[in-house]
Amino acid sequence: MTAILDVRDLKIYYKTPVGYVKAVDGVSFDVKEGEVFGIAGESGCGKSTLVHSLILRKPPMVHMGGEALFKGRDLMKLSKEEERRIKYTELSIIPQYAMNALNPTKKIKDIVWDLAREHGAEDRREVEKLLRERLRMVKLSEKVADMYPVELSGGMRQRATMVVSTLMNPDLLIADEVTSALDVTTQRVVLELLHYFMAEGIVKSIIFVTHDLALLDKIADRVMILYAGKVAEIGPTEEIINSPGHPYTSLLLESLPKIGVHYKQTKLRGIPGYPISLLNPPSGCRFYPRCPYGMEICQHVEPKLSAVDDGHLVACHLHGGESNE
Ligand SMILES: Nc1ncnc2c1ncn2[C@@H]1O[C@H](COP(=O)(O)OP(=O)(O)OP(=O)(O)O)[C@@H](O)[C@H]1O
Repeated sequence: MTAILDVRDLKIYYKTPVGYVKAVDGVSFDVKEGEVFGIAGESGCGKSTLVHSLILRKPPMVHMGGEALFKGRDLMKLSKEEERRIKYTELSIIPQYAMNALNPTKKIKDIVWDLAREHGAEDRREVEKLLRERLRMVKLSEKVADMYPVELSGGMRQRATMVVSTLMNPDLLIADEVTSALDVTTQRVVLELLHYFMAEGIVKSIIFVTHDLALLDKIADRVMILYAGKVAEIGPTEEIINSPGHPYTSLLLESLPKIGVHYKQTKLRGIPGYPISLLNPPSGCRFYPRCPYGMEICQHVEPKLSAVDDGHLVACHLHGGESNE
């Protein structure tokens, strides 16, 4: 499968009065055409920074190095005009707070027309026809087109936002924590819709960002686990879930609630300790202070991503001990 996005050694920092926060610090991965690529990790590991940097970098976010080739073009080198042009049409994002993402002062059809016109559409009737078609596709009434976002329930607004984000058939759709504020039933609907957008060829590939590994089991073909701005592990979802290679992934999986377990009697295990500060990260493995298997080498030498199986890469000295230095 060809890669639609090829990210190499990407570094995205935040400039603050006390120094740079190294939120994304040398991250490499690719997203293939036709796949759902999951990105997971605890709050603060850099998931949102990573995906937002692909679409729109604004201060205090700074690109410090590396590239992100999207269909051959480096997203880090696009002009503001090129950035504006590819957004929605080639690369689109459903933001974290999708329910509140739509302009409350405009009807859905006006929001969509503004966007379409900005991208060169001339025939308002055609755009509205497509909008009504897509609303029906996601099981919303066509009348939603004539409504203001505030007139819609949370779940309806979520779906309307998904329609707006995908109206121009972007090749790559980024879904950033789109399910985190939703109840289980609405979560399922959102996942079904994303599958549907792929099956109908409306989008070619999806990056699905979540802190919930259990959700990735339902949607992602491959998963990347981030820890403190670095890749801990990448591989096929089934392998990551069933035979994780990185101690952090194992602990993340253990911290998930399991069906049939009574949590008043059995304590749900969280990951001990806290993520390190990204202002002054230590040399060596960033997970070392919380790792139950920490060794001498982990304190000083940063582990390099190395293959433990076909397409399954882990950055941990327990697997090989190769280093970046
Ligand atoms: N504007 C900012 N200025 C400085 N630091 C920031 C800024 N935004 C985020 N950060 C820091 O960058 C790091 C990565 O944050 P980011 O929001 O990307 O993580 P995340 O994994 O998406 O977390 P969440 O799931 O809570 O959104 C964190 O340490 C965060 O405190």
